[in-house]
Amino acid sequence: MIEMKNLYMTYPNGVVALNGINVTIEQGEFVYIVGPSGAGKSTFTKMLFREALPTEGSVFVNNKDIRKLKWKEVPYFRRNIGVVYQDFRLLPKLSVYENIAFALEVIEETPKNIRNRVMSVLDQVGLKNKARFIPDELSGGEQQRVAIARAMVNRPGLLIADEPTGNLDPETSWEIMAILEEINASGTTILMATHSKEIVNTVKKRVIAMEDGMIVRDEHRGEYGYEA
Ligand SMILES: Nc1ncnc2c1ncn2[C@@H]1O[C@H](COP(=O)(O)OP(=O)(O)OP(=O)(O)O)[C@@H](O)[C@H]1O
Repeated sequence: MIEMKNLYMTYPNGVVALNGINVTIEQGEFVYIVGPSGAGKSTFTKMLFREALPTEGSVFVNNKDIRKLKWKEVPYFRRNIGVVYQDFRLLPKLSVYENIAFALEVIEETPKNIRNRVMSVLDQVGLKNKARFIPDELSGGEQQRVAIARAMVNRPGLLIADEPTGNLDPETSWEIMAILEEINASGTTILMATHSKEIVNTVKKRVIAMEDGMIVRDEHRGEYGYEA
């Protein structure tokens, strides 16, 4: 469960990115965050995995107050949150397998568990046969699937996707959406910041619309509502 109360966030350069956010997101929801460029969507998501701290107000993720997390608690806390980005952010010199295993190895899993978990998430995203490839040898859609597999390998309760289809053609974008829906169907909360009017208006979900750091609309099975 995610809860933001009277949340404000000002960057060191004085830009007010979040300007009084109040919202609750239940476990298992699929939520789109929409809004014009600069509205605060990425900053909103950054609050949830302590990539940035609020200036004022509170953020609770699974009843944990992120402001009260001690430094040494942050890595453990982040294991329950997967993040994928528009630009995939895979390690270019590592194979698909290694990119995903890396996320597990840092938490000292056994070799057998690592192999089982990596192959199982690769199977989930339909890329078992490309485990030995390096990112450059994959299409954009395949790279995004690897990034999703990496984000899911620790079985997080929350997956944050910041414009996951931003670099992909429409057909590939639908494939990524199908994977995200499947992940959501297994109980993972999904928060997806997007500029895709077509996706939001086709795959109907809760829509949180932001403008100038504020939530201006929050609708169940909502519309995109902006000119794309
Ligand atoms: N690291 C930073 N330092 C200073 N200002 C920032 C930083 N990151 C974002 N901002 C500013 O904060 C505001 C909100 O940015 P944010 O990236 O959250 O918006 P967004 O809705 O995700 O935009 P986009 O759709 O373009 O990704 C913008 O005015 C942006 O310029």
